[in-house]
Amino acid sequence: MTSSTVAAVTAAVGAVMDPELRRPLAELDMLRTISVDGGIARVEIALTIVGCPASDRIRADVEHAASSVAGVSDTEVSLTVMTPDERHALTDRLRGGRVARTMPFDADSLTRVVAVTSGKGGVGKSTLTANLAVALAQRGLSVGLIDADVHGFSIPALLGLVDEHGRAPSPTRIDDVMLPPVAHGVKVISIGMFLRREGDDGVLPAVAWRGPMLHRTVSQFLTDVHFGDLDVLLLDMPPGTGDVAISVGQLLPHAEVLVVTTPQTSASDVAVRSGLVARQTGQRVIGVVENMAAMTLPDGSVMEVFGSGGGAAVAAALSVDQTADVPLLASVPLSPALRATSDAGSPVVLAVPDEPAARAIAALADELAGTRRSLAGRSLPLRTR
Ligand SMILES: Nc1ncnc2c1ncn2[C@@H]1O[C@H](COP(=O)(O)OP(=O)(O)OP(=O)(O)O)[C@@H](O)[C@H]1O
Repeated sequence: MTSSTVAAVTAAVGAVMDPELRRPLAELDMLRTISVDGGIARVEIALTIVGCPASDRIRADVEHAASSVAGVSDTEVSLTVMTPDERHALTDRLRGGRVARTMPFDADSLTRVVAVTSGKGGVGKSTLTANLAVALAQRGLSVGLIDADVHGFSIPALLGLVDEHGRAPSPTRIDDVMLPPVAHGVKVISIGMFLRREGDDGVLPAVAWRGPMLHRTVSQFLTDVHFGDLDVLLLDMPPGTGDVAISVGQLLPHAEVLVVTTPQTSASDVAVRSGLVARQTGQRVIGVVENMAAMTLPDGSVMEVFGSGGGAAVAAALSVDQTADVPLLASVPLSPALRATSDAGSPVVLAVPDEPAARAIAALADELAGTRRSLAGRSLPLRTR
């Protein structure tokens, strides 16, 4: 067979994307010997680790790519594993020259970091964060989501990342690099991916950690998880102003903050406090989202289960003594569809995009995607001659 057929197979196979690393196999140095003999392509691929969970998918994609080359009638794929040195070179390349265990999301990073916080629990912060992440990914942005609500994690289930037993997938590890599972185009990491039940029907162990462990967990999510080049990193914060809020404030002082509240004043008072604490660490409150707002019933009447005005009140309180007002960015109505799709792990912005709650979240995503973060405090890539 001509060398041009081998070259064509090499190009086709090299362009296959690694489903976890989301880069072409050639770029990841995973191609080994490739030959074509009597119309049969023989392709050897070096996987990153033994038992790589993506191996079946890689094999199938490589087979398909090689078989689509003119002159190839059949493909035989053999899978080997990288040597420790090869793997080391790969993880170095993934870090893009960054020293191991350093945080890529510093003040000079091009990734916009947005922490979604609330004063009270149960106001719908995680539900909104999950849907906002998916809506931003739908808009073509590269999106990461850290479930920083370590004690009350819920993001894997909200994004449909759990199996019928409620198990979330474990992130693949390549040496000290963790690859985040991807749901609906969003790269996700959560403590729920590291906990294991005893048996299929067992209960997940509770996370009962104090501050230092919580700090270490959030810090590891930020340093050891390979998110790649992100446009936006969202953090689903635990409610209130506790240990994780303080840790995130220390680790990401340049982060922007979205404050979620309900229209109820008891929720809005405490939401103001969470915004003020974030601001004390240097973070900037970019807006308020009111959730569980008035819903319109089929007969046209409007039901305000949680009253009204909480979102505007929080925005007004957080605007006091500021050079620019903190806006009320969205008001998401109470929505049985949002509740049901969340329980089903199928984000409402995808499942029922015409639902008023989905439209409100989509508008919020448009607003965020269309605005840029403040350059204040960032060193700009300018040089004097
Ligand atoms: N707009 C809405 N309409 C109807 N139900 C909603 C809405 N927003 C959230 N919910 C439901 O409210 C409940 C609480 O939501 P969620 O878990 O997102 O709150 P949370 O603020 O993240 O809570 P916590 O921080 O305590 O984990 C969930 O059952 C969710 O499905």
